[in-house]
Amino acid sequence: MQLKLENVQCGYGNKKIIEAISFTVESGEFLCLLGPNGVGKTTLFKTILRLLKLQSGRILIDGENIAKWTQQEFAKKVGYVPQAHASSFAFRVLDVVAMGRAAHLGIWGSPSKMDLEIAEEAIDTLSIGYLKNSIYTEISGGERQLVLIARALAQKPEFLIMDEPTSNLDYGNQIRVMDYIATMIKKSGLGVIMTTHSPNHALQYGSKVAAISRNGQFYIGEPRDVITASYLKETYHVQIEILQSVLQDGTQATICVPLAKQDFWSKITKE
Ligand SMILES: Nc1ncnc2c1ncn2[C@@H]1O[C@H](COP(=O)(O)OP(=O)(O)OP(=O)(O)O)[C@@H](O)[C@H]1O
Repeated sequence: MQLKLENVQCGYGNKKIIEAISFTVESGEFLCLLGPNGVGKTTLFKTILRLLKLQSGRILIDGENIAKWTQQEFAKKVGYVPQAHASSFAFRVLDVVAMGRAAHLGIWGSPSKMDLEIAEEAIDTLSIGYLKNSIYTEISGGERQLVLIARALAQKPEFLIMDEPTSNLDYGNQIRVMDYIATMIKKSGLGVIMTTHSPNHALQYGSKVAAISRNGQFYIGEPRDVITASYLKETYHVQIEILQSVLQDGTQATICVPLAKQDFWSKITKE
């Protein structure tokens, strides 16, 4: 599958947030989208998902303009993991995950035994079986994030759009989720666009990186070409060093390390 954005402009009413973005993502690619807070990443996602009206431009899936697609047609192809949110609906976790099957049911259809099995499989994949019968409103923010990822996996989409899926996860779960997504991309040709505030995630897992800067400029390319010390300094106003390292298994890794003031605490103690 190919998702193509052509000169997409989006925003709220007449308020323009993103101007004239164009890029293409194919099955089997992992596009990481970086950008400072408030630059418009979620707005772009909501526009691709048709929750917001496109101000101008076109969005195509396999060459077809999706403007006229039904929500069900779209949901069969594209899954969405929103930023973890507190829902006011006290559903059981298994039911929330089974909602991912909605696009595959008829209008009045309720989940079949097979749909529930697929939901349970997604729950097991993320090792959250212990939450199956918990109430969604009574679990932690990180647990909710894992449930939303399981819901998107149960949807079995060809393409996945993920809005900061690891932001509430503990260190181990961040790595497990990123590894799992990367494996799905390699094994089943899933295509993924993910926003992240971690340049290291983008460097380590992204096959492409797109970055929106504060002045609205848009860059896309190989992770190491886009995530440079100057981009990070310009965007986040902090000093960051980019290191090349050879890992224990012999693979090359590029990592970002913030230049924290090493003597920060000693200075404070002395003052
Ligand atoms: N419903 C809305 N109506 C008007 N403006 C909005 C609305 N929602 C968000 N905005 C504005 O749109 C801009 C982009 O917001 P958006 O949530 O897309 O940013 P983001 O890049 O995803 O940020 P973050 O990294 O903090 O999640 C912000 O200036 C925000 O104030």
